[in-house]
Formats: sequence, C-alpha cells, structure tokens
Amino acid sequence: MKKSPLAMQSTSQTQKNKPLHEKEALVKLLRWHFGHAQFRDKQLDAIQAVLSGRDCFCLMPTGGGKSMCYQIPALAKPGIVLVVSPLIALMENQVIGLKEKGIAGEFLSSTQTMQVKTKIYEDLDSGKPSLRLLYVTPELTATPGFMSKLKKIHSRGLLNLVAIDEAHCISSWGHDFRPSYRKLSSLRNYLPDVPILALTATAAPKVQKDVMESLCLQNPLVLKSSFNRPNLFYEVRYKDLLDDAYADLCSVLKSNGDTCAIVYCLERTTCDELSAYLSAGGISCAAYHAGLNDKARSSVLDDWISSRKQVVVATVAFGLILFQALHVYLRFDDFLSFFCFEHPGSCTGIDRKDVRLVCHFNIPKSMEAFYQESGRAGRDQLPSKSLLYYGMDDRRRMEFILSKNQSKNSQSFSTRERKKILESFGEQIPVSLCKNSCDACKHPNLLAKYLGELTSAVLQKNHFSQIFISSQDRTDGGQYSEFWNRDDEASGSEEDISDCDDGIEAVKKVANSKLSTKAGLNERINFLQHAEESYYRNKISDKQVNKPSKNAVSDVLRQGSKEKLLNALRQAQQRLRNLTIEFEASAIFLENECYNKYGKSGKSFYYSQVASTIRWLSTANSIELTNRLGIDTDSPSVNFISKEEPPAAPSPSLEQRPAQITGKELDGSCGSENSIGAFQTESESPSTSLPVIPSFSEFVNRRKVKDNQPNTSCKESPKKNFDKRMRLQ
Ligand SMILES: Nc1ncnc2c1ncn2[C@@H]1O[C@H](COP(=O)(O)OP(=O)(O)OP(=O)(O)O)[C@@H](O)[C@H]1O
Ligand SMILES: [Mg+2]
Repeated sequence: MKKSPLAMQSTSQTQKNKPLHEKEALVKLLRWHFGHAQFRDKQLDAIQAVLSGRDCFCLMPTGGGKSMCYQIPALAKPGIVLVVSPLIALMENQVIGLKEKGIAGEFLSSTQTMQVKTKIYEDLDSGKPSLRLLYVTPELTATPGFMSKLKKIHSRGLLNLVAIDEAHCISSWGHDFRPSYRKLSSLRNYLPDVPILALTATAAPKVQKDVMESLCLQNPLVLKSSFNRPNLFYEVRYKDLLDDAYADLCSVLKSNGDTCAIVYCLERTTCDELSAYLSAGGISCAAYHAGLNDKARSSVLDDWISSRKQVVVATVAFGLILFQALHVYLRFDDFLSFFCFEHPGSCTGIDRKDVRLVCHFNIPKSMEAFYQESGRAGRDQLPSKSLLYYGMDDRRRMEFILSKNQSKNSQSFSTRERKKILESFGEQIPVSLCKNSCDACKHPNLLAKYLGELTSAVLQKNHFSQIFISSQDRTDGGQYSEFWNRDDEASGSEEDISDCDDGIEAVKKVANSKLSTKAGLNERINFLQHAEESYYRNKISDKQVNKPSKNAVSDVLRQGSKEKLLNALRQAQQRLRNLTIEFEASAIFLENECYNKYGKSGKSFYYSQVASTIRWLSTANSIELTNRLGIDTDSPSVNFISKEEPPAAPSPSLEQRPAQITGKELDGSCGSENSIGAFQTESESPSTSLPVIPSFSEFVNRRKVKDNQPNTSCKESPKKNFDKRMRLQ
C-alpha cells in the first residue's frame, strides 16, 4: 500500500541540541511506512547512532530486522542511504518491498538495462534526488565511474549513510567470504565523514573484529543482539538410524499440514530426486537450483512466495543465487560445477515471513551457514522448526568438499543444537535458555538412545569396515595386523584367504596385507575387541539388525565362504592324509556355524569368523578336526566315511593353550598335544558339544594370556613357526 513519505524533520532541529531524531519521531516513521508498532531490540540504538553520524556495527539474528536500521534513517532526513548488498536478488526483493510502501528505492546492477540505469543516474545527478535508498553490489562501488558519482552526491551533502548488509562477507574468516567486499575498505578514504553501518546475522568474534578493521570503522557503536532464535525448535534426525529418510521427511511435511517449508540439499540431483519423491507423495513442492533456466526458476520462486507451492526443495543457493544474481557471480560457476552444488552462500534475505519448517536434508557446510539457512524459518517470530538430517556419508562427503575448498571442518550436528550454534558465534548461554526448544532438551532419553544406536551402527559400519584376521610378525620385523578395509574385503571375496592354492599360503598372503590404519596393533586389537564387546552389549535393535544394509551377509558371500572352507578342508586332508570326511557337508556345516554366530552382525564379523575357521583348519590335527566335525554324527550335514567312533580328544587345559606344534603332529599322527590355534572355550568339553572357534575377543584374550606367560622356553615366533611348517609341508 503506497503512502507518501512523512514530512521529514528539517535539520533545524539540531539547533535545539536535541538528538537529531528523537524516538517518537522515528517510531512514527516505523508505524507510518512499515506498520510496525515498536522497534525491535537494538534497532533504535543503531538508527540513532548513524543519524548522529557515528559508525555502527550491528549483529542481529536472522530475521531480526536489520534492514530497518538503514531504511528508517533514509526516511528521517533528506538525502540518500547507500546500501551495499551481496545479492542482486536480495536487492530486488527489498526494492520491490520498499516501492510497495511508497518508499523511493532503486538498485543498480549489471542485470539492468542501460535505460533504467540512466534514469537512476539522472536522478542522482539532479542535485535533489527523489531516491531515498540506493542498493548496489560491492563490485559497483569499486568502479571509478560510480565512485565519482558518489563523491559528487557526497559533496552536495546528500549522502547520509553507507550501510553494508551481510557484512561478514568482508572477512575471509567468515563462512561467506566475497573478495569484492574487501574493496569496501576504500569507502572510508573517499567518504571520510559519512557514517558506515555494518550489519550481519552470522559473525563469530574473529569475524566481527575483521569486519570493523577492514571497514576502518571509527569508534563504532557495537550492538550485539543474541543470536538466539527463541521461536525456532531445533531437531536432528539420524539418517543412519532411519529406514528411509525420504519417507521420513515426507511424513514430517504431511504432519505439518499445508505450511510453507524450505528443504535444503547439497546437490541438484538430490533436489530433483527428493522433489519428485515428495510430489509423488502428495506434497506440493518444486525443485530450485541453478540447473533450472531463468524462467523455470522465477516461476518456482513466484509459486512458492505466493503459496501456490508449499515446499521448495533447493540447493543452498535458494536464498543466494536467484536467477538475476547468477549474472553477478558468473565467475563462480566453474567453482560450482566442480562441486556440483550451488554457490555456498549466506542464505540471506528471502523474506517470506511464514516459513514454518526449514529442513537440511544434507548437513550444511558450516555452523554459520546452518544458522543463516535455518534462520529463513519463523521470520514473523511465530513458532517454527529447523530439522536437520544427519548422515555419516553426508558428513564424509562434506568434509571432502571442504578439504578441497580449504574451509573449516564441517560441524558435527549432534545434540543441543541451539547451544552449539550460539557458542559458535561466541555467545555463551545457559542450557536453561533453551526452554525445551530443541530435541536434546525436550526428549533427552530418546536422543541418548538414538546416539547410542548411531554409535554402534557407525562402529559396525565404519570402524568394522576393517577386518582383523590374526597377527604375525611382519617379514620386515615390523608389527602389523591383517587389517584391511571393506573395499579390499569386498574385492577380496574373489582372491582372499583360501582362494590361493594353499590355505597356509593364503593366510600368509592376507597376513601381509598392508596396514590401513596408523594405530599400533595392540591399540587396534583393543579397539576392535571393545567395539565387539560394546556391540554385543548395546545390541542394535532388531529393526536395525534385520535391516537389509550393505553390510549384510548375502548368499553370494556365503557361497564364496563355503568354497573357501571346502578348499581349506581339502588342504587339511592333504596335510593329515588319514582324514576321511565328507568335504561338502563339512564345509556347509562350518559355514553355517559362522553365519549363525555372526551373520546378523554384518560382513566384518562374519568374515573374521570364516577366516578364523580357515586358520584353524590349517593347523588342527585329525582328532581336533574329527571332534569338531564328528561329535554330532547324527547331524544330517556331517557324515563320516570312516564308521568307527572317532576318539574324543582330551580337552586341553587352559595353560597348554595355545600349544606348540610338535614333530609328531606334523607327520600327521594324532598326538595328544594340542596344536597351535586349537582353541576351545573352557566351558565346552569335547564330550558335550563341538569345540567352538574362538570369537575375536576370545582369540585376543588367549593371545594376551600367551603373551603374558613367563618366557620359559625360547618360543618360536609365530613367523618362524610358520616358516617351519611351510618347510615341512
Ligand atoms: N520493529 C519491527 N517490528 C515488527 N516486525 C519487524 C520489525 N523490524 C523488522 N520487522 C520484520 O521482520 C522481518 C525480517 O526483517 P529483515 O529482513 O530486516 O531481517 P534481517 O535481520 O535482515 O534478516 P536476515 O538476516 O535474514 O537478512 C521482516 O518481515 C520485517 O518486516
Ligand atoms: Mg537482511
């Protein structure tokens, strides 16, 4: 609704030594032009400071009302306020808003026609410009032509203020550095007595200092509102614990009813896929990213702003690179295309007041970006929500991108988001300030449960992507263990432990696999052992265990393992000669055992059990083997060719384990001593049930017992012992 500007107080007011503009006159302007009853926190202080000619640095939360701090001064006295803004779209957005209120505002940018620009310049040169606010990009202020026009306006005493919006872009410490903003430091040289107002919503203390120094602010009034957005509820959901994050988001949007929402994604492809999925689920939504042509983008924006579309699924460019802005930042395109996501930028100013939900479907690149983007919600100060989907894969990807981009590490978004956000801007707050407006405060137990499950899931997925097979002294004397990461393991299913022609050789081959981690062997053994124990302690809920994940043991893998076990059994028969068993049935039996014990816990454990079994087969003597396979002779899967009841092997007492190999065993006779690797859990004596292959923990514990035994004989190192067996083969 257009209104004529209120009659401005003449400068004669200053003769009465009254502050140039008293509060009630300014409140009148606020009510008359913008319809707001009162100034918000710090707005009046900033306005009065700049009207009195003082520099001001103003830190206000997203949606806090920073624009008012320069729009009111433009109405309070004749002349022009110059506003420097990083985005053409933001400038256009504000100028449209001003014109609707009858306030003469314009913006200058490379996207305008010469005709429009000429008209603006003529007004500026007229000596009595009608313009009150002129928005420009930092690039334009750096051009000599524009600066000479500005100096002319200034020489006529018509330049009242230079406002720099999104001032954090000046600082390279900021999350949104714009090199062109650095040029603004020359403004002070050319316009020494014009007050400068720097405004931002996201600036940590270091950035604040950098901004004030770069702009050469003189004794500025520093106003810092709390970054807190009390009307925002922060929630984190963990993708690694969800069956389907897409479906989860769809149900969240549906439960929100027909409210307006923004969903931020890292990449265009995710935008398109997610938008299509949500549309198919009945959500009125559209994708928005720089891959759309200008026409498509402006229609998506119009539909969303006019509520024809409920949800926009956008790359972080949404508040940043709208169709016009692209022309200004074109040079960034090559940078963008490399990361195939939009210009990482402060998602400023898209001023739709009633955004009730902002969802980050991928983790944002920094806390500042998260704050800016989540700040698009609830700009009318009504209760709104910020929902972040946190996934380990997303985090790894973001860290890769940031490492390429030499930026700060991506933040870990876990709990107490509000507290973390405010602290990242240097604002210490008591947890009580949150007043249950984040999931950590509102549902602490639920969150603790999720984090526990997430830890186990991540351990199983990420740290168990390494498989521990056994430890041998390295041929070069160093210590190593057979850790290899999941990729090897996956590729290893063709050429790993027993695909070589000799099981022992195969174990050696695996044993020589290079380390994939830097930690020492013992630390890794301990780590893996604790992880295995804690895994079984906080067993992931059935839903998770049964969840088909890429770590599941597939039939193909099981078939491969059975073949390996079959090979190992054949090699044992060659070694022991007098062993007559049904190989196929025995291999199936042993593989079943591995699967029954570890199949549900994922590939890592299952593989290590198969490997342990193969290692055992390569060292067990006939008695142990027949015991292992023969006690349960009724079992359909195990039939012995030899009919006589195999003698039950005496259960080796603990101190004998692991026994040394004796010459007798090596010639295949069934010595009563144990052979290396013949572990049995003390709870099982051969007569009652099969000797079990030690679990990883048992294997480690036995190793520790052995390592701690007094060195009564010059024990052969497993390596030497290993070679001896090789020679005797
Ligand atoms: N004193 C006030 N009373 C009520 N509403 C206000 C007041 N000042 C500003 N607003 C409204 O608050 C909303 C956000 O204002 P503005 O766009 O200036 O915020 P901002 O601080 O620039 O946010 P951002 O950091 O996201 O750019 C606008 O809709 C504006 O009309
Ligand atoms: Mg703003």
